[in-house]
Amino acid sequence: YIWPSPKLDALESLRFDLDRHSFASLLKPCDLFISDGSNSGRSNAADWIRNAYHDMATYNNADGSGGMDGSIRFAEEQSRAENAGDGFKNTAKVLFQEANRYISVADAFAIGAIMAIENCGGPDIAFRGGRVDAAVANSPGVPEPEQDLDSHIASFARQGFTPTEMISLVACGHTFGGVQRDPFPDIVPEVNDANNTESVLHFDTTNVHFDNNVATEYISGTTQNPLVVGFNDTTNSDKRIFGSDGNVTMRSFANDPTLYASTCAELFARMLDTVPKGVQLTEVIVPLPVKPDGVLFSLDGDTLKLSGQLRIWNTTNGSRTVRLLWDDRVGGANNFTLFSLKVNNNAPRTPAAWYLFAPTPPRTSFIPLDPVAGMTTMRFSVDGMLEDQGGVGFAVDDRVVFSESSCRTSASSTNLAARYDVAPFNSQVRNGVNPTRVYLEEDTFNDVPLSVVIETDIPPPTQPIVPNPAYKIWSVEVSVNLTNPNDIIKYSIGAEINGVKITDNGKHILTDLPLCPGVSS
Ligand code: HEM
Repeated sequence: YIWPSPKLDALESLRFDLDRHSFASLLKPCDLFISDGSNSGRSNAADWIRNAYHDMATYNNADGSGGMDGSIRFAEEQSRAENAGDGFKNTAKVLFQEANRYISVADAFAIGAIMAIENCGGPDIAFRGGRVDAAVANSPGVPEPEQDLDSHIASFARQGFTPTEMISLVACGHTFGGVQRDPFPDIVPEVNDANNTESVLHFDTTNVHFDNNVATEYISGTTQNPLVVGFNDTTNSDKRIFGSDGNVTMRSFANDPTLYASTCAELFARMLDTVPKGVQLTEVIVPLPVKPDGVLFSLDGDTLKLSGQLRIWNTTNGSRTVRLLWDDRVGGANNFTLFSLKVNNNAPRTPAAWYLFAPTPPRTSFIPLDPVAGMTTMRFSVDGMLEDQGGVGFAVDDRVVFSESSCRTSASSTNLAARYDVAPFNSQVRNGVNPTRVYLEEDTFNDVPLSVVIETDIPPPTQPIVPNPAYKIWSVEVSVNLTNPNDIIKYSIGAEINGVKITDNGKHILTDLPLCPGVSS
């Protein structure tokens, strides 16, 4: 795809920039559970994979209802016997924080499952974005271990999978985790093990690692899988499912780890792409080779500051000469050599080198621009090679920017108050149309919960402050009573120009603003 595309940019980053998103650290090491324990017998990785399957398993291919739509986040679904255990609540707590206007909860659930599989020994899984979050719970439909084989075949058929695919998908999921005593006391006895405090009987001996041991141990007769050799045969659903084709599929997996991995990669992708009728998923998202990130303008009096970073994918070489070349509004061609910031190893997957929009050495963390000239399009030169997305360049928008004259009007840390100054451009100086609306945007969740953007209009000032010929300043006062002291209040800048909404996608954090003159701390 062509940058910028805020939704694809955000999905691509969450999917690939492992070192930038704290949730990925919850998989390092793979036996980590929540954030601090590795002696519970449980793992975040297993929870996130089961979470995705249970979100999808409500799908009904007769009418296209259910599927991956984040509905497993609702207490109504979590309280059903088919969703026993606290794994879904645990998963939502972590992955919810990655959701926003561009990333649905369901997309975050899908990415969480992919991260878990890929980072814990599994194959690459194709990811498409664009899942849409349900506003209400789906009908029940997740298979349960005490159901008979015919019910399971019917259940997987409703979800869109053949009997052979059923065997495969269960074998692919049950390479991770196991069955816990607490929600399944009829399947699991107390294990009395200090390294397994939640009494989990695991599906295979490598329960935090993707591999075909679930099949080799089953075929060799050494399996301890509690759904195969459980003392209560009624709940031995894996035994009935794995054996339902005379062990043909399980034997092929035991004999061929590559076949197992490629089958799982295909079925996991299909599972995650099972979405309600009418939902249009994006193309498979692959990493952009050269990608600007966090590109933001702000106005500081007479200077238009540009901040941001550039990511060069699939390299451990952080010492290339990277220059930003840009076109401005007055016909100028400009360039600036970027500062080599770091190489992220993104372990265990593809590394990337990052360059900061700053001088070397970084005396500032921005590139100063003339506000009248501004910037329209970026290109990059990497060791002399032009990177311009096949000629179109990387378009930027400097028409409405944050002004650094913004400040806090109260020093209180609970009764927050600030004046946000926003600078729309002056169309008399720069050819173009004036914004008809300027507003602050707050990304949040409503009571459902669904992601919403709350807009706070900024009224046009009667006498706008004019810091330079190119921009005027509009101001708005906001005040927030913090009920949770850990909440971070932040806004982006939005505007409507010619009927089209634009956003700076900035995160202008209220408590980061300086105190206004005359306000004492
Ligand atoms: C007939 C179909 C299935 C049945 C009856 C079944 C049943 C179960 C049960 C009873 C547990 C124990 C849950 C717990 O104690 O927290 C479990 C765990 C798990 N299931 Fe399944 N499952 C089925 C299919 C699948 C599929 C298709 C996947 C994924 C593709 C999957 C992934 C998992 C994972 C990763 C766990 C481990 C969770 C953890 O350790 O926290 N299951 N399953």
